[in-house]
Amino acid sequence: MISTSSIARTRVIASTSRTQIRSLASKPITANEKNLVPIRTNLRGSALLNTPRGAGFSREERQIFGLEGFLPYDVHSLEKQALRAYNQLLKQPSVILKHAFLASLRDQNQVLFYKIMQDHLKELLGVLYTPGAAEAVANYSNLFRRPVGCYISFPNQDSMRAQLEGHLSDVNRTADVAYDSNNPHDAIDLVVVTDAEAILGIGDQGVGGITISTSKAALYTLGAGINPNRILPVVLDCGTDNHGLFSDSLYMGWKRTRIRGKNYDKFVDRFIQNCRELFPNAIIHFEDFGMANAYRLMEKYKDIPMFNDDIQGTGAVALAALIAAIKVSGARLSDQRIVIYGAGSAGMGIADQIKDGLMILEGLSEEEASRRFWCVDRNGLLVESMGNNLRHAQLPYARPDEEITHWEKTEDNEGTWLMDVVKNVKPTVLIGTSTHSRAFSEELIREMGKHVERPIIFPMSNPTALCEVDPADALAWTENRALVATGSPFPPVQIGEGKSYTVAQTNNALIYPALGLGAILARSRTISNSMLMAGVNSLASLSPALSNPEASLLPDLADVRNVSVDVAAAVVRQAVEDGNAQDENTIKIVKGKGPLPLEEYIRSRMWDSVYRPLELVD
Ligand SMILES: NC(=O)c1ccc[n+]([C@@H]2O[C@H](COP(=O)([O-])OP(=O)(O)OC[C@H]3O[C@@H](n4cnc5c(N)ncnc54)[C@H](O)[C@@H]3O)[C@@H](O)[C@H]2O)c1
Ligand SMILES: O=C(O)C[C@H](O)C(=O)O
Ligand SMILES: [Mn+2]
Repeated sequence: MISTSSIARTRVIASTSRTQIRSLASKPITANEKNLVPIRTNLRGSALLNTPRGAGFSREERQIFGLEGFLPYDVHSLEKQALRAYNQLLKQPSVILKHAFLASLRDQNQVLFYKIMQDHLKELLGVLYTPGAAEAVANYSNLFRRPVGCYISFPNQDSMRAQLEGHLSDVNRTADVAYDSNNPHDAIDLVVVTDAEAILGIGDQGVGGITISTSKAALYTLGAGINPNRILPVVLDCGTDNHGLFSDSLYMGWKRTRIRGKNYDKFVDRFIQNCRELFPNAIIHFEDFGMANAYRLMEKYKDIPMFNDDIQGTGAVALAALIAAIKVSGARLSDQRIVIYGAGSAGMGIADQIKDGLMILEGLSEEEASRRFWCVDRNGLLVESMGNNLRHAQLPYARPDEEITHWEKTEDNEGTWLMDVVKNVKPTVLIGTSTHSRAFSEELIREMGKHVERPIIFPMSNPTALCEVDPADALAWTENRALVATGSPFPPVQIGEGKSYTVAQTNNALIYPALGLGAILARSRTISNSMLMAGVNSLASLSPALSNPEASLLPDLADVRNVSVDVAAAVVRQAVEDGNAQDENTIKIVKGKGPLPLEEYIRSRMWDSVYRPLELVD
């Protein structure tokens, strides 16, 4: 039985810790202190099971919060709970059921979910994130159990503000809001939003796109320690042009064709303006928008703290891998002839980022830098005579038609196809962002390998089934000379007696969590190109291939949290140097006037999967 005096005691603790909580906003805390800051709650009994820790509630908590009759007797440590949950997970027979299990676990016990993810990160990333997320998105309405995140639907837009406010107060109610926040409008650090028109390489997925937002959100927590309760994953349901979804009677989204044009723009703008007002400190991550909207919106909102992950995050991770690859091959960036297959958001984002690299790192003019690229899309090589058929983002890379008039062509003459481009350009770098499964044939790769000692081959399309070439094949067809990196995870490739090649996962997940964390900590006004480039250089400098040419071009995604400390530090420093940072505390630390070195401060701000003490309040 709980005595009134112990309740009184907890109330006393509550009032002291309120003062502590306030002071934390301006005073950095250590990682351990952070985990001891109590969660304050007025819930009791079964209602508290929504701040769940199951068998992890301590004896004392069970007494204080009236939980004894709701739980089996034994108290289990988080480690023991994690073992049980992991054993249950292993019993799930398919990736999609494993994904569903993880999603339910996240709903039931957030700390436990992050604990088992962190403990088995390498194995489970492929379930929660790419490629597992693709199946979960595509089967969303059939697998649905309960809603997660925020669904903003076009026909309900008149109450959009109230809907978002509802999420804000919901965050506050869970009582696991930031340990350093007293301002209700400071409850959200990050909005991850998709309109689901171009999910991974699987196209328009309507309302199921929420799962890409929730998966990307989870990676922010796992990869950069952003408090999961301070992230709002959103799907903007603008209808869908996926007819398979229309004919599915269980489809849960808005059943009509996609809204486009002015109505779409107004809808998105309403959303962004509401976010800016209700979550003024939040950065906004755009994910898996169709290419035309993705570029337009990126340009339109460039003066707020936002970025497009498919364009900028992907460009950044690809450039980091390329910088590492050319260090191994001993060449310069400006010596590269780069062929990009699939000139969409990711392909053009990569071209733009490498172009920035050529200009900033090697002093090329924009014109000179643009000439290093040959981009091939559905209609073949992008050439100037394609005129209005070229998308705005593709224009700088269109080749002069004269260039190809003397080319030897083996394929049909209607366009200029990848094989002829490879034969005539003799590329040193071949990047795949086409969604065209196994497009890089044996003949193509062998042709490339004839002209370059270390062919750099990045088949980056996701999920796994859409990858342009299996890394094992790319290595076999180049007598193991290729430097390979993929978007989805692949196992190491045997390249001889007792030797294996680790294929770097060149996925934006290696950089976007830290980019976001850096921007949040700096409270950056925008997310600038120079911040991206700082992140790229930092990530490239962590490449295992720099010290061992046979090692992976990029750090293992399973090490993302350590990687994120360095990358976020580089991003923060750049934001301060550019005068873009607004957080006084972070600025002081960067200038060496704070109580902690920047890297330590960043670690101290990362959310960990531990049970924080519970504290009863009225
Ligand atoms: N590794 C990563 O971090 C990462 C990041 C973003 C996107 N991607 C992947 O890149 C792929 C493309 O994504 P996106 O967002 O750029 O999509 P997108 O639709 O904007 O671009 C795809 C482009 O490929 C072209 N294309 C399709 N089929 C083709 C074919 N047979 N031949 C030539 N071109 C063809 C399309 O016309 C389009 O321009 C997806 O598979 C996605 O998963 C990977
Ligand atoms: O989601 C991923 O795995 C990376 C990327 O954003 C994609 O769209 O493929
Ligand atoms: Mn994406």
